[in-house]
Amino acid sequence: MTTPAISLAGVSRRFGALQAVRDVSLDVMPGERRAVLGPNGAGKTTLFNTICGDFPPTSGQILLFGEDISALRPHQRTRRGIGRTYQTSLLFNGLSVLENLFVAVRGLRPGRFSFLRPRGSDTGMAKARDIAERMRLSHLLHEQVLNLSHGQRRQLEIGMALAGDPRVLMLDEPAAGLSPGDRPELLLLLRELPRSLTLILIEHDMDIALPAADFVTVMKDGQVVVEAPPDRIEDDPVVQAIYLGGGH
Ligand SMILES: Nc1ncnc2c1ncn2[C@@H]1O[C@H](COP(=O)(O)OP(=O)(O)OP(=O)(O)O)[C@@H](O)[C@H]1O
Repeated sequence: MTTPAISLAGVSRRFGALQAVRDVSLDVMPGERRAVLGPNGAGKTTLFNTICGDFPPTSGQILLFGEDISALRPHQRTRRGIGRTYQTSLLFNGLSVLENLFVAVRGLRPGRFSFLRPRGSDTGMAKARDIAERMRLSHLLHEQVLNLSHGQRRQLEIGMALAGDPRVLMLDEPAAGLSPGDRPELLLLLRELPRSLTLILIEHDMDIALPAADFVTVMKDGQVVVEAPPDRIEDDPVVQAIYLGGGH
């Protein structure tokens, strides 16, 4: 039997009296694209954070390719192959697209960057260019990040997360705030990610989440309420009650 890329068993997370995630068990197989949907406050980001280590679970177990990572700190999980983006941007506005990716490839902090003189022949630079191409940003290599559109920033953020060669990539609302024109580009980019990568994405926008996903987990009140393939989500009565019943 194939070992899941991510396996959660009875994962819960409390914030004081608030049970933000309760008893979630799920397996995400290697190469799978899993979308996590749910109304505001359902516990999606908290579940993400239990996997990435920002808020370890208060109970339950998290396995990464069979290894128990429940008690590891975020940087230890990153080293073992979990990459993520955040809802808020972590880009360096004063640097170019290529420089941002180079910093991420080298795992550097921005302050140290000025002491490095990246050369065209540098292998880190070659990797940064390659990621830019995969993120459909090759035409903007030397553009400062502050001049990028919101959608282009999102593409770059995904590229930054890929720079550490993650085995599991976790994207937190990649389509949030994107213009309608930027969405097809994001979807294309997600669909072109290699199957060697396992993808877990939180996404409110079903037009992005459903075509990008192999399987969908719907959360409400900290719990998993539906697990189904994307073509069964929109007609699911529980999903309809959540999204059409004013819960979103
Ligand atoms: N650091 C924290 N301290 C206290 N409560 C928190 C914290 N983070 C999240 N919560 C609470 O946990 C619950 C779940 O929040 P979470 O952000 O995980 O939901 P979500 O499904 O990601 O929502 P959204 O779609 O709005 O991002 C909410 O009631 C939220 O207020």
